[in-house]
Amino acid sequence: MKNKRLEADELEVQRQEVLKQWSTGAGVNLEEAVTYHKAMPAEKVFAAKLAKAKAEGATLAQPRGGTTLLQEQIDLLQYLQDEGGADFLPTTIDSLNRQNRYQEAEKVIEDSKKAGHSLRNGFPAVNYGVVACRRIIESVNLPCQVRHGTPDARLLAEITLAGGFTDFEGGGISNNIPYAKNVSLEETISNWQYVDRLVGLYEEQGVRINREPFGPLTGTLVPPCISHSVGVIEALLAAEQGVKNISLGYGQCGNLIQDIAAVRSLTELGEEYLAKFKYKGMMLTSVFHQWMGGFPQDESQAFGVISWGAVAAALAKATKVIVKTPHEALGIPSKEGIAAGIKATKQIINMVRNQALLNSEELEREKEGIKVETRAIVDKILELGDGDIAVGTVRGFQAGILDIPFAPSRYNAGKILPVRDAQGAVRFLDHGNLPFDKEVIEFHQERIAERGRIEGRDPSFQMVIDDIYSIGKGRLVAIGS
Ligand SMILES: CCC[C@H]1O[C@@H](n2cnc3c(N)ncnc32)[C@H](O)[C@@H]1O
Repeated sequence: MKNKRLEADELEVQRQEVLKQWSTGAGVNLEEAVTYHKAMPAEKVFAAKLAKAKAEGATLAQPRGGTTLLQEQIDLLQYLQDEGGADFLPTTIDSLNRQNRYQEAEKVIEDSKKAGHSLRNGFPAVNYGVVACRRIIESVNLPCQVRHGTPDARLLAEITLAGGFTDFEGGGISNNIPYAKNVSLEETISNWQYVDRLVGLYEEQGVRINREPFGPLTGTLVPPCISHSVGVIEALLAAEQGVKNISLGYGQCGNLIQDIAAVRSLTELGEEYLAKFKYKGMMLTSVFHQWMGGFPQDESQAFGVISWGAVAAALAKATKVIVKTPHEALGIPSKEGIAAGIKATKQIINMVRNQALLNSEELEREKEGIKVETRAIVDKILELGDGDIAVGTVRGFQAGILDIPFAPSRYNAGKILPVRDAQGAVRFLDHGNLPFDKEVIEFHQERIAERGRIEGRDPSFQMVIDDIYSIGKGRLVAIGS
């Protein structure tokens, strides 16, 4: 375990083993794939479109979406492009591919074909292979990204990148701790060094592949410094392997000032740490995920939540916003529901476009606070790793220096407890073993105490529970129940 670029022979040994994990691995030929990518029109290259949006200060919209059947996936993406007005397209991967359970995924495909419709959520890309992925790519005119949560994404990356996808989500922490219970960080950091090295190989051949650490993590009340620390670490790990294009992500918390401060501090911190380790030629962008927690069942209220997320993304000038749908609380959304989420979002973006948010003193303080907290975590992790961010990450999680709220992984300390303050900003009710100094801890405690005074109750775990359900019940801060 070390944060060092994989040697060519080391990677090649692994590649031979990975490409044998399923029959479709035989369809991957890197040189041929590079040629395929080089023929890709510029408007379908994710990093190129992100760079243009960043230069223009535009916020582009992307939905999620995946189906079992190939033709349904093509129909879905064409609909989201033509009817939804999406700027980027997804292919959300199914749960079985995410666990490398390709045999079972094969059965789901067969059963879906017999049934005449997709039986499970998400597209089993590994089972379909390179040629089928290229059919998806060639059926649309927009850049396509692989979205998933896969601890061992090596074969998925080989097949989808050779298949023409130009953006790949995930990372050794963000696709482990929120997604798995028993997979070690050593294993997933190593798996994702492979993925990032593969992207590095494409980059060295002149093929731009964008990488997007999964910012929202467990998706509920994740304090900005926690998601930022993971994003910065995964960006450093990726850059070491030759990745050049990275989108750093953040999941909306709901208080506008905090969310804008979070987006702006995220890329600033990314630039800061990449420069500290002297990585050159990096193209960093930001991704804002509309609220990832519980949604109201009522579709009109759901549009309120979606629109509020669109406002925050646009005012923060996030390069990309991942949109939700009015069916979020109900189940797998229809293509019409996904398109509706995109259209509501783009309406807001177009209305907010030229409205600059007054740079309030509160916004600056919030941004500085997030930077102080994130630096405290990342610098402590580097210290624990004697300068090696990979080693430091493993030790940091063991010591609870980095700790993700509500994560299933047994490698996560699970000591921190987030709760909203009176304005709905997410604070630490319990900061666990996070390496914060007194002023930081007191700041959070005071903001939470203020809410306690207003609500006439002591800050407690009950507040946390109330906040987890509050947006679904139509509020941001649950008034003492
Ligand atoms: C980590 C991402 C979880 C979110 O991913 C969205 N999601 C899942 N499956 C689909 C789908 N088939 N179409 C559109 N969105 C989808 C839901 O919002 C969910 O909360």
